[in-house]
Amino acid sequence: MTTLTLASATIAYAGGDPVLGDVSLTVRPGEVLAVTGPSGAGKTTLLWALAGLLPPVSGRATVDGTDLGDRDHAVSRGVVLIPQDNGLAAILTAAENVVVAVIAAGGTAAQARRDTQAALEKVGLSGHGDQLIEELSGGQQQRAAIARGLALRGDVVLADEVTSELDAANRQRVMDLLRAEADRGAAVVLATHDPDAAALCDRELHLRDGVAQWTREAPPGG
Ligand SMILES: Nc1ncnc2c1ncn2[C@@H]1O[C@H](COP(=O)(O)OP(=O)(O)OP(=O)(O)O)[C@@H](O)[C@H]1O
Repeated sequence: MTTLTLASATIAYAGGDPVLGDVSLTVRPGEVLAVTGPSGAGKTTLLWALAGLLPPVSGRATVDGTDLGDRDHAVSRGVVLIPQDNGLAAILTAAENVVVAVIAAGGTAAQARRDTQAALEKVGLSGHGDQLIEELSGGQQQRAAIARGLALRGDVVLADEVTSELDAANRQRVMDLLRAEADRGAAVVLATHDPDAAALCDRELHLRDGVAQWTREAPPGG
């Protein structure tokens, strides 16, 4: 069970103006948080800060109260990122992409094979594990990236626009899978343009013009 926090964080790329200023946010185990906002508002940037890829230029990013540190530290704390561009190796098959990630995270080969099969099945790709990524459709590639993220069993799951190329049935399937991640105790953050996907989340943080605003907050005590 892991809690990620940004406290009065200003987030910028090296040498650039701040993309987001004074963001405060706590992502708790068991919840699915939506990050919304127009294109370029900073959704990916916020997820990168939560992933340890972009340290705040002021304020703090913490994991269970200690500094989040760099990406390696975040990975060691179970912070999984499913990136917007899917980040899959095109020269590997869908299954190989998942297996490699599980083994890199410390899993045995047998465990990696088992977890890969289960994850591909969850996203509806069990018949496509042996296909190269470049042989898959955009939506299938997106689901392969989700399978890889699920197989890592993160304590925090940061999902960047993971439903953008999916039909309605697969979008619902993925939203159910993210909910299941939260139900097993993960803290889940979904960056999305899709109001229907955001509506299925517990809370919504909307980004616009460098400012983060809650449009739906947890009930008091929630
Ligand atoms: N690597 C980078 N270096 C410098 N600036 C960047 C970098 N990546 C993004 N930006 C800038 O940060 C701002 C926010 O971009 P970001 O990708 O976070 O937006 P977004 O809300 O995720 O957009 P979209 O919905 O189009 O994916 C934009 O002005 C963008 O140009």
